[in-house]
Amino acid sequence: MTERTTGPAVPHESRPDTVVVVAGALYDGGRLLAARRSAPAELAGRWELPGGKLEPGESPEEALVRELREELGVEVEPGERIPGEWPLKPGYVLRVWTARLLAGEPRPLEDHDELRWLSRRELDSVDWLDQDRPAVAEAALRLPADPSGGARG
Ligand SMILES: Nc1nc2c([nH]c(=O)n2[C@H]2C[C@H](O)[C@@H](COP(=O)(O)OP(=O)(O)OP(=O)(O)O)O2)c(=O)[nH]1
Repeated sequence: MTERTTGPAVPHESRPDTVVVVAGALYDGGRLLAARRSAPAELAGRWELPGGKLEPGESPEEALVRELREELGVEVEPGERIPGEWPLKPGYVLRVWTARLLAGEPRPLEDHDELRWLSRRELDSVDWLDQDRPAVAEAALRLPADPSGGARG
């Protein structure tokens, strides 16, 4: 991990040294994939949208495909960016893309110890990281209608 210096409080979009964390809103029918972090200690047990840090030279979509392959063992196709950008901690922002599962069944291979597919009415059943809640709310707005009729209310 690199030690980062903090500068004056300017909007994060304009900070060239901001670390971008790219996460996926992965949908399966009317459900969204949630992942429970296993590390670091201060985040362990809390739920997030899976993803990770953008590496130099990578596009966000490339980073998302790489991260979900490493963390979940799946191949995904990135879709649209969910508008918005959410601060995670000083110098880090979260950006979210929708994603479609192309191959594989997600497994918690790295960084997570449990995965859950949540229908709209189950979204509040896990303890999301506070900083993820607005992103999850946006992702929920894009949940496809559940073909099984499971999403009531
Ligand atoms: N992936 C992800 N990280 C998040 C979310 N919310 C949140 O606060 N974080 C934090 C956790 C980490 O401090 C940082 C992302 O790091 P990471 O550990 O997932 O990324 P990475 O795979 O590239 O990291 P590394 O293990 O290679 O260092 O952002 C989220 O929704 N998704």
